[in-house]
Amino acid sequence: METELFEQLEFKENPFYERIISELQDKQYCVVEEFFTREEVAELRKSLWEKYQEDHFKKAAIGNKTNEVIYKEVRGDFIKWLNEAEAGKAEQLFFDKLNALVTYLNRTCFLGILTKEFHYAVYPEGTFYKRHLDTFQNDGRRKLSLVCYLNDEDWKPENGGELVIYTEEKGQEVPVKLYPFPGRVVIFESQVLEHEVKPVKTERLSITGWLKTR
Ligand SMILES: O=C(O)CCC(=O)C(=O)O
Ligand SMILES: [Fe+2]
Repeated sequence: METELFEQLEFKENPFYERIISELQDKQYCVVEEFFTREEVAELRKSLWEKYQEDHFKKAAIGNKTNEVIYKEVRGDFIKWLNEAEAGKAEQLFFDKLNALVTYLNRTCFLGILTKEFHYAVYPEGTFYKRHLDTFQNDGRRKLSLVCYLNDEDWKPENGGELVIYTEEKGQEVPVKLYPFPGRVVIFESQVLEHEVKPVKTERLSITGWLKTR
């Protein structure tokens, strides 16, 4: 009891996280510019390329882990799952920022996020990910999807690969187009919003993952 009160007194409202929470509540998605700094993106990109060159990536599949199918006509990316326990410097920095957000979400929104899963993703030229809902992976525990873009600093909209989120307003579908600018993080409700990755014209790099309840 005493500890709980102490924790409440210690709690400081954080405007950065509060904006994320209120946007998620209002429209089920939120775009955070510069969630990662240029330097952090550069570290993560370097680590991604090292692993990619060492051939650690595999063709992304559809379905849950025991029932994986690879459909090239649905998604064309290559992925590598991140293991927090074996994280290098770059991945540790990624998890530190992410865990701070999760702690805040759990304290303020009672979301009950207990687990997470994240992977690096490389979309080679010409690939895409057709419209889908992230819970089609047979995992109803996925609450929030997060996509963190690791593209080069000179990444341009002509490079394609925009994320389109299909929102709804007054019963009408409203597609929202979001470019994968480096450092940008897009967060959305996994069970609600369908989305797709448009065809990529220049290799597209990201970390994608899910915050999950039990
Ligand atoms: O990379 C993105 O923008 C979205 C990726 C995605 O939808 C997924 O991996 O489920
Ligand atoms: Fe998705």
